[in-house]
Amino acid sequence: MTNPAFKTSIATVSISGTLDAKLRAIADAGYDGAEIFENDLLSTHLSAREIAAMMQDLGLACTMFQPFRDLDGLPEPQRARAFDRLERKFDVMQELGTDLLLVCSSCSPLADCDRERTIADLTEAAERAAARGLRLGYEALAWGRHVHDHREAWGIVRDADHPALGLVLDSFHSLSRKIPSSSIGDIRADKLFIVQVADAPMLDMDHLGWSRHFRSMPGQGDFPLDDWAGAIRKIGYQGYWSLEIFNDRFRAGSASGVALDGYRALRLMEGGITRPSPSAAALPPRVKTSGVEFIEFAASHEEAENLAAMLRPLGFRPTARHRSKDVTRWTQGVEDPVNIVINCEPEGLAHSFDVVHGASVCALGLAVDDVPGALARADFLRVPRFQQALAPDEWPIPSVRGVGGSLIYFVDAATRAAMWAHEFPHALENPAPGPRLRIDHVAQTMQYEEFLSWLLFYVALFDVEKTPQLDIADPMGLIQSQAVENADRSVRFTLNGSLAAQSLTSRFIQNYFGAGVQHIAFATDDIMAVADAAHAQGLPRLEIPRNYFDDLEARWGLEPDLIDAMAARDILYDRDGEAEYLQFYSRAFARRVFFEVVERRGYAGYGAINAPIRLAAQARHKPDFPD
Ligand SMILES: O=C(O)c1ccc(O)c(O)c1
Ligand SMILES: [Mg+2]
Repeated sequence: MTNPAFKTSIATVSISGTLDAKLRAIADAGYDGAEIFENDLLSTHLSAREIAAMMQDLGLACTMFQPFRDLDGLPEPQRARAFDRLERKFDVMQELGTDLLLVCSSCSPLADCDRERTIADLTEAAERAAARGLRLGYEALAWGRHVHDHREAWGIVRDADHPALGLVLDSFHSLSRKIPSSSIGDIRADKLFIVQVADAPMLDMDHLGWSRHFRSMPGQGDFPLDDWAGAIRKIGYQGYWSLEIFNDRFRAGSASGVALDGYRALRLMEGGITRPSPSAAALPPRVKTSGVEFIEFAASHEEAENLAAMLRPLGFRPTARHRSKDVTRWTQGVEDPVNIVINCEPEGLAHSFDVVHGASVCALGLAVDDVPGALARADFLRVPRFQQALAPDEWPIPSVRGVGGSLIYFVDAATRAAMWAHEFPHALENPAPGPRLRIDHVAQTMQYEEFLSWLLFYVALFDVEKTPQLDIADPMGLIQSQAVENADRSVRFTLNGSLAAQSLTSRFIQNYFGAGVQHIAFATDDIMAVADAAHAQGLPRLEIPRNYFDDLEARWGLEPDLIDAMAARDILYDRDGEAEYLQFYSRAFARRVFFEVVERRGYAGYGAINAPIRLAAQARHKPDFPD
């Protein structure tokens, strides 16, 4: 899938493990090349020649050796020592088989701030490199002592005017300093030796700490990378796009997982992260979704009965049975109903899921307009497809692996009615009357370390946007939360990750043995009626303390009758301008999955302000909670 116009590379510092494991993971993920980070070389038993041989076997170009620090502006004798050290690194590069060395702008307190000195030193270094057939790329570190802006670094490279001296652009250094990407237009493409790519969250902190700990993959952070990459393309740059991600979270993860995420992120950036790039037309587009067509639970018969006891009070009925399998279609509403599928098959993926996790969501079906296009996008991003043997005459619904090994089915939006009729021909009960529900959002819980990976999965595969990241207080720790949503908000996922071992999120992961769906929210236009009907039919509700409602009354000046009506039904409330949000929760099913019902009156969020109240209420049901 190599695109000659978009060559991919990654710095070995970006991923965990030993150098040989890193290189294998980088090659497996599909990159064209890798930058060798000096520390990885220093800490391996492999010689530079052995690394070169290994990279050649793996089909990886060695795109750069880096970094070389504190070269320019030094007084003697430090200057002579720096140039000796440089020659030694040239030896290493020749063995490694790369001709490019990254030279960082100096951070040395000894360095002279004289621009002419910098130019003279870099010119001499370039002359020495050229004598050995090598090149130097000069990079302005955001915390460089005198040079910390790519415009300044470019001016130095341009004026030095040596063929072996070029520029390295690193999105982190430029975008963390908010340097306008239009300034890249002044740079000559033949002088831009390599570009390094990283995203990051917008933080208000020192550049060094921000860069070393918070860099992330394109699409995971907040940097305007489309503008930056667009400006680089516009000058005619033809070289490598090389990820350089310093991040402790990634270094704690698996080498292959992080390498693959990086590859996906570069592919995402190639096509445009928030708007299509000029190359996007030639690439499989992001998958357009038009709704959550079904949610599939894996369950034993006994668990299925417990689940049924929660679904019935919400107005769901088992309306049809699968043509050949022990699978039931539960629906709510008549026209275009909400679909929940309960799979009790004694074999196959659903069964394995039930064995590992207990009754839980094993698959989601998303309605998409273009199923072959969706599969092409998944292949392009190297998202693994899942295939299970089809029974004769079974309707094929292609799927890929999602969070926690669950599946995402691509349901053809045009033929979904025919699909249901074909797959579930045996009618059971009639649908129940009552207020209609829709699927509002699906909340997935995961380890903190996996959070950014799944965020990237959604934004790269689907035509969705991410909301700002929130930190939510749990009685036992902090939870990170972020949503991805399609344009008409017919598909919304909320992702939650926790660092604290005892938070509800972490307990979910422990009880469940992995990441998965923690709750499903349904939307209604009449939450009071849904709450009353659910209560009358025995839905166990999450109880909310009276103090909460007293505070609501004080905060928003709501009518006492409304407050009482909400309190009687355990309905939480939020407001954003004129927009209002009402929400209530069920108790957890099998101590894992719970349901939420929401009424949105023009409100776009998820009631984050109420999450600590909800989490505390849930924590009270934990056997050893001191309350
Ligand atoms: O943090 C650093 O030291 C460092 C080193 C090399 C780079 O290319 C860079 O962007 C940062
Ligand atoms: Mg860099």
